[in-house]
Amino acid sequence: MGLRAQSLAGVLVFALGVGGLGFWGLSGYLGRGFDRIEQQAMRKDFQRLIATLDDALAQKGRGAREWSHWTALRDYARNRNPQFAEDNLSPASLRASGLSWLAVLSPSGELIHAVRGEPSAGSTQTVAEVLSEQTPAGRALRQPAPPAGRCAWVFVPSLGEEVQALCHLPIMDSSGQGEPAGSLITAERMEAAAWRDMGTRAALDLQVYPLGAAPEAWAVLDEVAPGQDRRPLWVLPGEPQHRMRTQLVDGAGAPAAWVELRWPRELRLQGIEVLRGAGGLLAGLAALLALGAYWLVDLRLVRRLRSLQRQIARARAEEDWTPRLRVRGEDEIQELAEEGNHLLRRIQQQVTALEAVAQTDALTGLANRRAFDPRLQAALALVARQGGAVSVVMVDADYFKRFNDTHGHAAGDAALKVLAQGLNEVARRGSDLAARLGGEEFALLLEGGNLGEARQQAQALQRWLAAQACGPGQALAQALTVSMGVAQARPGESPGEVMARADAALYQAKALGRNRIESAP
Ligand SMILES: Nc1nc2c(ncn2[C@@H]2O[C@H](COP(=O)(O)OP(=O)(O)OP(=O)(O)O)[C@@H](O)[C@H]2O)c(=O)[nH]1
Repeated sequence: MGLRAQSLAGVLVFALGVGGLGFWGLSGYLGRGFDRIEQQAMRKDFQRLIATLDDALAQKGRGAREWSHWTALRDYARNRNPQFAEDNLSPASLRASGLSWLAVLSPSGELIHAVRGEPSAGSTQTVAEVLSEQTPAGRALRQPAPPAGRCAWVFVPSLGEEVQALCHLPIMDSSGQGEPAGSLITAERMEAAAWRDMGTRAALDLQVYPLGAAPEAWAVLDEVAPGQDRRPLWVLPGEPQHRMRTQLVDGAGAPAAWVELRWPRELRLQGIEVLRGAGGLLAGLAALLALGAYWLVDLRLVRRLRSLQRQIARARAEEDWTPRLRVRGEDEIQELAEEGNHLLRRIQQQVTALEAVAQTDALTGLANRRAFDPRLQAALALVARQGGAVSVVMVDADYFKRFNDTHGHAAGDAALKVLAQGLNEVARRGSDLAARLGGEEFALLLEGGNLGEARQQAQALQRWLAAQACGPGQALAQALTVSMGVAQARPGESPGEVMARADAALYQAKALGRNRIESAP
């Protein structure tokens, strides 16, 4: 994968990571915050609800107290006058007042009178069974009634969502004075609709359930405290609403029914909406940052490295090792370019040295055939373009095998070096080139030299070698002569053709006795 793709992938991963982690962290943090706020609000709502229920029940109690027949009822409790019961405690009068049933008890708890306002809808229990000591309600009703004549409420579970609310009042006269003559128990069916109505008044979604399955799976959140009455509050967290329950208790404080509040999680939903918006903003910002980071990496790193890579590739393709790598800026990449330039310089030096070695004869230090051939070709091309003369002198040591055999191979090498020296002596012009073509065969390239001049050069070499006979290398020079063939290039002639004619002339010199110069026609 290229650097650009890698940096793009890197910033994308970075952006996604930052965005994702940020969103995850933020949603977790805010989620817990929303939960806390919701719980506080729920607790307040529940307190309000319980207070509303208590008010509603208190109002019913007051309604019962305001009944106009209390004095007559007290007489009935004492004298048990059947006419009173017939007139005021009949099923019809109960139905008119909306009660389910009614019972009159003596001060000792004996059932004096019981009447139902309607068939026992929602309950199969008789009044006597409800009031027996075996039931929680019966036991609760045996507790002393509140002295101020307030209703002592007892809730009796019934079927479905129905709860019977039993109001326990002492039978006093209308002034509320004196000893109670017994107890009046009224039972009112409080249906789901009635409870919901109370909930609506409290602006809450409310249900009341008879005691039944306890909410074991629910968590106890806290307590709600309407007035002095603290009651545990159970919560079943959920979406899209929390459900909370607490118990309605009877006059003895025993559980009578569940009251459940459904609390829509609007705050949290709104919070999540806000969070989504913030998440989108975060994602946008992360994407912008990522793009910015990518642009910066691309500008500062990728483009400059790619430029450097292109420059190096061009140098390699063109085999041009001139140090010229350049990048903008002054940093590690620029230092890398400088190091590259050092390397290129070194390569150039090595190449130059290698080329020199490759074109030089190791023994004599003269140019070798690899250097001679291109020079001859270039000289001929120049002549073809501009005119002028080019000549070649082929030089070959005479009887060199015998020389070697006589004086030894080392002496032969020394003789070849002397011959090379002689060639250098006569090839004085800058455009002249003396070369060893191989073995004991040498050549002289004379750019701008015609045949006559070439012969003069050859004669000069002959003289120089002969002069060596008078010098310290006398013995060697006496033993070494050369034969030479001279040729001037004809117009349009190839290097091979010129060399072949010079070689033919040399062959002729050999054939005519050696130590002589022959010119090609
Ligand atoms: N010492 C030495 N001898 C070399 C070198 N290169 C070639 N020779 C010898 O040069 C000799 C050339 O022998 P030939 O080709 O028979 O020619 P020649 O003996 O000079 O006879 P002509 O050319 O006909 O006069 C061989 O014995 C090679 O071994 C070298 O670098 N050093």
